[in-house]
Amino acid sequence: MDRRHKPSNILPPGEKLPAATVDIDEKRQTVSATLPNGDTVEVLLYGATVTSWKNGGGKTENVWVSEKAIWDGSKPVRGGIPIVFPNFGPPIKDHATSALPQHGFARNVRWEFLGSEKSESGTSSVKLDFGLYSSALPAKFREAWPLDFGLVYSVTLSEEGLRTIMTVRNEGSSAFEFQFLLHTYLRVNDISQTTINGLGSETYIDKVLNATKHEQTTPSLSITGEVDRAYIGVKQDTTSVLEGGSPRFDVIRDNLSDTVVWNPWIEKAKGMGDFAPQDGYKNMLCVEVGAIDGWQKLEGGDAWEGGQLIKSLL
Ligand SMILES: O=P(O)(O)OC[C@H]1O[C@@H](O)[C@H](O)[C@@H](O)[C@@H]1O
Repeated sequence: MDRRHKPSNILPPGEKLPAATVDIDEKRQTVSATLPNGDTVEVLLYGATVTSWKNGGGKTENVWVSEKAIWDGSKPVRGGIPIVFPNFGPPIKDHATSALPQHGFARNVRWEFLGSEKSESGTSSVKLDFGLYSSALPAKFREAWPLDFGLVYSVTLSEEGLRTIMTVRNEGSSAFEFQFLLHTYLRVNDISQTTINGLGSETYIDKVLNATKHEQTTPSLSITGEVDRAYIGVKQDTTSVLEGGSPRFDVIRDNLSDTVVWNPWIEKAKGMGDFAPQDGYKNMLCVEVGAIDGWQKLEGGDAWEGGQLIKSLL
């Protein structure tokens, strides 16, 4: 049989697509997956933090992780994709989350690996599921937020990209409120050549300018200094990151309406003990999809889902 013209997803009878592999590293406390084409993802159980995602057959790293990131769970990982839940930013007064730390507790606790699912038809993909339940929370967080919840976080690696989806379930009988965000540190070659499309004409809260409200007047955003903006109710689902004018990433929101753009730049980077190298701000850009405008209200017994698909365009 002449196989030269065979579409990649149609196999002769009896022939199976090579499967993805999943490895659990007890020592490093990580779960990693590798596709037959060599693309990989690694998730640290602490925080269910994606700490590496490589495409191009495993050659192109897409997330930035600080050389001084703390991996033992005593501090959230500086880099990768930390999960922000159930509050974004510093806790506010007079709210059920007011005794929680900045960005909540999900990035500070060990998650359980629930298992994996591999697709062996069509193009190959692998889904890793992680769970966090109120009953397993350390006492300090359980006391600060004594609500019954279950979180399932699915990290799916495919040839299309990396999909990270959260399901929040209210296991109690009365409603609770939460915010959620994926604090993705994208790796870029040179921040001075990096631009962001998809946020033109959108309204943002500028934390660098005393949390004042502004509208982005240009279609494209360049990063030339510290940036810490929360774009609220973004119309377009895709935020694109370009390098030297060429597409580098598409970040596609799923049931999330907000996006934070963050780069600490020189002084703020120096002020973070776990940020290294000091000029690492030149190689990272946080594009953080989330639901952070006000609160998501979830009735007892109900579930909510939201997340992102990131495509690496190299
Ligand atoms: O140092 P942390 O807690 O990881 O937060 C990093 C940044 O996270 C961003 O999401 C916030 O908008 C910034 O204000 C904050 O500085």
